[in-house]
Amino acid sequence: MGTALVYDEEMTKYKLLWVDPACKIEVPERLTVSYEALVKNGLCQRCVSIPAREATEAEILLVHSEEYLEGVKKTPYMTLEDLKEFTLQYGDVYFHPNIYHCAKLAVGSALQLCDSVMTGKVRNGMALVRPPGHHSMRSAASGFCVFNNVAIAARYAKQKYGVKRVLIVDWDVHHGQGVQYCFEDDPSVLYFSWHRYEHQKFWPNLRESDYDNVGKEDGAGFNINVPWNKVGMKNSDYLSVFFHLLLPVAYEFCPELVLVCAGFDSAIGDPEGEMCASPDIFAHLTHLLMNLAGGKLCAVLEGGYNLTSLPQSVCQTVQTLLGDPPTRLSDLGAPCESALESLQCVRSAHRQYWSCLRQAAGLPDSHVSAKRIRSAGGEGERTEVGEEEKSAEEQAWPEPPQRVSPPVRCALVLPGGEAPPDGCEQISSREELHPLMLTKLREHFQSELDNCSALASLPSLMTLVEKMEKNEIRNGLAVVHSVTMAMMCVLQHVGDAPSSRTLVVCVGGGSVGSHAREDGKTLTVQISSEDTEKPTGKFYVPVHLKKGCGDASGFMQALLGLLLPLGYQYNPDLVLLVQMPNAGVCGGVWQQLVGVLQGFAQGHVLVLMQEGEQARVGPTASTLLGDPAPPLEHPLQAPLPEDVEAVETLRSRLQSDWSLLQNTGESTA
Ligand SMILES: CC(O)(O)CCCCCNCCCN
Ligand SMILES: [Zn+2]
Repeated sequence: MGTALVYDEEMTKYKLLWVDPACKIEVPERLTVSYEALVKNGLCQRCVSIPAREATEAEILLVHSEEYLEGVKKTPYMTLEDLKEFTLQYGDVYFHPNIYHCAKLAVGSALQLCDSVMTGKVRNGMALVRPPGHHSMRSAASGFCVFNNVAIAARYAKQKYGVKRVLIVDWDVHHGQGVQYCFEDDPSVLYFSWHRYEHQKFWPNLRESDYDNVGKEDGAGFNINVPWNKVGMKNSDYLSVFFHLLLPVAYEFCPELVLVCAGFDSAIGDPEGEMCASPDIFAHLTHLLMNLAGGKLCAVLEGGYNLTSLPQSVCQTVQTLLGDPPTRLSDLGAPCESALESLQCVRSAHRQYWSCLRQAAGLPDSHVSAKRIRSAGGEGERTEVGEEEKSAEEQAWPEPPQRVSPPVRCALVLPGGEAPPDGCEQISSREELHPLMLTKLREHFQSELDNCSALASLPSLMTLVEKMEKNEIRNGLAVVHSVTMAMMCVLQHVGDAPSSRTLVVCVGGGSVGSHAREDGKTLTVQISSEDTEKPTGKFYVPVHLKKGCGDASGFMQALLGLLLPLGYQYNPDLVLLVQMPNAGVCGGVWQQLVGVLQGFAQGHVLVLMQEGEQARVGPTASTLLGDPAPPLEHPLQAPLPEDVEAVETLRSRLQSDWSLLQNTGESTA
């Protein structure tokens, strides 16, 4: 299934007709440069083009009041003076004779996108619209917004398709107060927003944009505000909030549809956000949301005012929606102190609503008092002087690298005779194993080697690895006689390369062999129900879950809160995912793992399975081919206290080596 793109150049046909410094950044070129970049990068042509349409009045009234709509309806016939007069009643927004038409097209575009995804015409998509929507309220325009495009789309999806749970992720750098007001008492819509706040000093300067506004009445817990109290937030700050807050809650919420208020003023260079995250971060934010809701994701443009970073960010988002591998993010550092304090405050405020945020019993439930944050705001902050002095517009950043998709997406090595699932290429090679490899294997696997079939698939496996290294193949799956033998082969082969880094994910118990050395060429994370005798080290992380991989919530907690931060910081060239014999991992979680791990190493994921696990080949191959993993069962049970404790203990022990594991501010240390 494809990716929809909704765009209509009619939405470029309104602009500011008078002097207003607050509004001059909202220009028609925002849309044209974004669309042209999609065309230039050959992305527009790969999308399913869906026409925009005007929203009906009934659709607008899903969120807005009659009197507000009646007022806006009059603006096409207003003189310039009347337009100015009409505008004065609202904040940081302007009207134009054609803006009502464009605002109806913006809503209609979001609804067209919704229809295309909900009817299965496409898997996901993006609507390039203006005016934006997330600030507009029931009876008021605000912040360049006239109608609340995404809020209307959420109500529309619930009404027309009976969607029971909608997740709205608002990565725009401003707080979408309009969305918050719309759903704050509604437990069927989970609204998540991060936003520049600076302790209420930043627009729209609302007390209710702070982290303690968790929603009201039945909606308590379903409104999540992450205030950025400093500018200059970077990729690691954004990813930390995804790993330690948004993703665990999103998986527990188990949405049937994901809507993104895709504002790109949170990217570097934007005069509003003054943040330092690179445009390719949106490739990863999108990727990390794509396995929710069975992949049903609608991104609707909100803000973004730097005409260089905006198109780059839009292309990064659409390219990921199309299934291209995200770029590798290099040198992810520690989240900054201010971000950690905000993250900790939000987690504390929401702990009572989400079992995934429950602290392990006994660990200090750290209440960082707001006062302490205000005082702590100063120290421990980023001290790079250079960036601070440059204005947003003077910031420079590298063009995001090309994201090439290898000619073959998925290749398989299967035991003799089996036909590969559709879309996969099969690899079988007759070559002999390299004698040095044989010697190495004899050292470790004397007994197994007597069984001649033990070696059968290894030459093909080596061919698969070589093709991956040459980027002829993106990912692969091998069903072998012995996964530990195959693992040793692969690591022996890739280990010869001078600076290779392989993330080894072992699902299930059993010895992972001596390869897990401490030289940094491999980082092994083993998730199982067994207590492994091998001690935890910087490059060997045994995650002991009481019910092992059979418990979805424990597993997801380890995946999101441990494995993802470790993997992103390690930044491997290859991911080796090994299903150990009798791992007992439940299907849904396995597919989530296969899906999420493709965000690393430009998608070079190699899955090893033992003969006899053939049942898993089909679903694994479909996820490797880019099909979204099916949603986990809802509701996700609460993780076992022992598992919470286990993950928490590992996290706090490893966070000095791997700073992306941090999720609390120092000020409570
Ligand atoms: C969609 C959006 O969230 O990007 C709209 C942002 C409105 C900002 C209003 N204040 C602008 C002050 C100018 N320095
Ligand atoms: Zn914004």
